[in-house]
Amino acid sequence: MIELDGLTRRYGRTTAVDDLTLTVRPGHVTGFLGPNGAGKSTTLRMVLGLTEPSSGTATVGGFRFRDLPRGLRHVGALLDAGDVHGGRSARAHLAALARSNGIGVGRVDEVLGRVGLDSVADRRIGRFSLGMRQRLGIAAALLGDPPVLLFDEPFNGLDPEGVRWVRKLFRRLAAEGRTVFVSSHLMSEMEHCVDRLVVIGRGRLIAEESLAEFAARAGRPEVAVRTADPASLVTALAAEGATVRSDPDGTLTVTGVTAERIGELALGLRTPLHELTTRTASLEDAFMALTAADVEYTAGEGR
Ligand SMILES: Nc1ncnc2c1ncn2[C@@H]1O[C@H](COP(=O)(O)OP(=O)(O)OP(=O)(O)O)[C@@H](O)[C@H]1O
Repeated sequence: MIELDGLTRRYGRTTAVDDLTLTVRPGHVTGFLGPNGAGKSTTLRMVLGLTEPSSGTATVGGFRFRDLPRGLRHVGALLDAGDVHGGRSARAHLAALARSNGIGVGRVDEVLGRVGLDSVADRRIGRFSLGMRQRLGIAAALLGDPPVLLFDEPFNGLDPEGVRWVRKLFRRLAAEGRTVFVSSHLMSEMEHCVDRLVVIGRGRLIAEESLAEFAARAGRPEVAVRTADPASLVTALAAEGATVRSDPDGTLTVTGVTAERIGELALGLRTPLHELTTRTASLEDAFMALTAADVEYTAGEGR
């Protein structure tokens, strides 16, 4: 479990993280979302004791990270996959980390296998692709078999197969009862693997809820209908209390009744339907709407 209490970090006149209070629970993959510059990395760095809070606290299992001896056994993290010694092999890199954290070197081959790098274990990291470096960073995070895992933008540079593999791994780690906290600025990366969300903007908490609760923000579904006799259908829909918008191409956009009910009404009128499509706003749309006021730079404003 990760607990933030009034966590704040200022850089001069910028408040990067502003009074964050929240709990990240075990057994879930929690997405940590916010636009660029929202304060995600600064928050994760404070959890790991790499950046000092201006005020407030960040604890893991009730302790500040720096008070935990052999930190890798308590928290595993991938912050910057490029931050490794390119001259070493993957195996040597992990073995050095294991030794300095009092972890048996036998774990090295286990985690190399878990992330699929066993066949390149003795190759120099300098020759790894970005995707291989991400996998190596994940292996390092898993080395101490920790109950809490932090990943900062773990999908960066991964191909679609890699993205799918990472999502599955995160779900498995959560199913093992671990706390998995994953930052991203893209909702599309998160919606297939998280079950909880923490959303921040300009350092402040905007939402902390389940994915289902977040999805409810996407608003009521709309049904697009095209029919041979729109006028009669509009009258029937109005009588049902539906809201109908008529587009110039003749499509009706209906809210307040289901597609099934619209089909029944059309059958009652004996009018053929040419289209009947339910549309829900995407989670990406809901995320953009939620964070619109907190985006640092907006394209197309001519500034
Ligand atoms: N060391 C620093 N010195 C000065 N300002 C900083 C420092 N680190 C972060 N900031 C500022 O704090 C704010 C939050 O940055 P942070 O990197 O935590 O955001 P982020 O949500 O991780 O963004 P991104 O998605 O772009 O990585 C930004 O305005 C950034 O410029």
